[in-house]
Amino acid sequence: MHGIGNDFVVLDCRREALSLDAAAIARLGDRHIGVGFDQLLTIEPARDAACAFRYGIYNRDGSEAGQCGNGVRCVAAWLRRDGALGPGLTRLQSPSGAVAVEILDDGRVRVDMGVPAFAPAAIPLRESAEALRYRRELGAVAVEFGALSMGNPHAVIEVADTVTAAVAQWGPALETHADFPDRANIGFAQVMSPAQIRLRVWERGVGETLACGSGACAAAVVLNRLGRVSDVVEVQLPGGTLHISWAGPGAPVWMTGPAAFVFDGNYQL
Ligand SMILES: N[C@@H](CCC[C@H](N)C(=O)O)C(=O)O
Repeated sequence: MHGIGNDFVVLDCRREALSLDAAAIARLGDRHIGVGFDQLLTIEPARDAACAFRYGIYNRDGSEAGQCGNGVRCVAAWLRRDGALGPGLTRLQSPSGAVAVEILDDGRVRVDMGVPAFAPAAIPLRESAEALRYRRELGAVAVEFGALSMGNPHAVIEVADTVTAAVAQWGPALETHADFPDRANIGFAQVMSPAQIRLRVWERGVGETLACGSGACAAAVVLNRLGRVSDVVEVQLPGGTLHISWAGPGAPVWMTGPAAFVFDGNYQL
């Protein structure tokens, strides 16, 4: 499946539990010797009684992630195709807590992605106090960024132009910076207008992807707090567009976007 080009292998583990180690996940995710994906998603019975199902998220390098915005839309579409998701909002359990999903009449999926966390310890970012912008030296360059957790760690750098942004240089350098002890996803955001952002994301455990749903939420929130964009924004990523709305601190972030099936198959482990 894919969500605006952020692609997934989705494993239905509702009836049969499956445990794959990091090496097996990385092999399956290899585009040459496996199937290939940005993230592997597993759909499992919920462990939280308030949720209908749980989903697991694994990056192409085998590492586990706490949230995946494009992925949760695909999980919802999968459950709907299977007849397991009714109308209205349904709570699903992600590795970082509950989210709520709803399939709209036009087939897009609306998701309550939860309340963003800004405390450095929650991100986690080694920093003595919370701020709207942080600064780190990456070699000879000083880079300023906003940081938050959307259930997974994000840094967002505002750039003048996403086309010329140093995604492949600053992305891995900040992802693996010692002050992000769990690494981080790095967004490069260009404000087009108060209602429109262009965004490229260097994803933790993957590299640059065509889209990152939690990254779109993170960019909208960081730029909103800086007074650069309004509460409702269109985020244009290389693979397509997401609509994000956020009413401010303490409120959840809502994301709306598509989810697409590519093929069904069996894989011999
Ligand atoms: N593509 C995702 C995010 C996937 C996880 C991320 N790489 C991490 O390690 O936190 C999205 O759409 O949000």
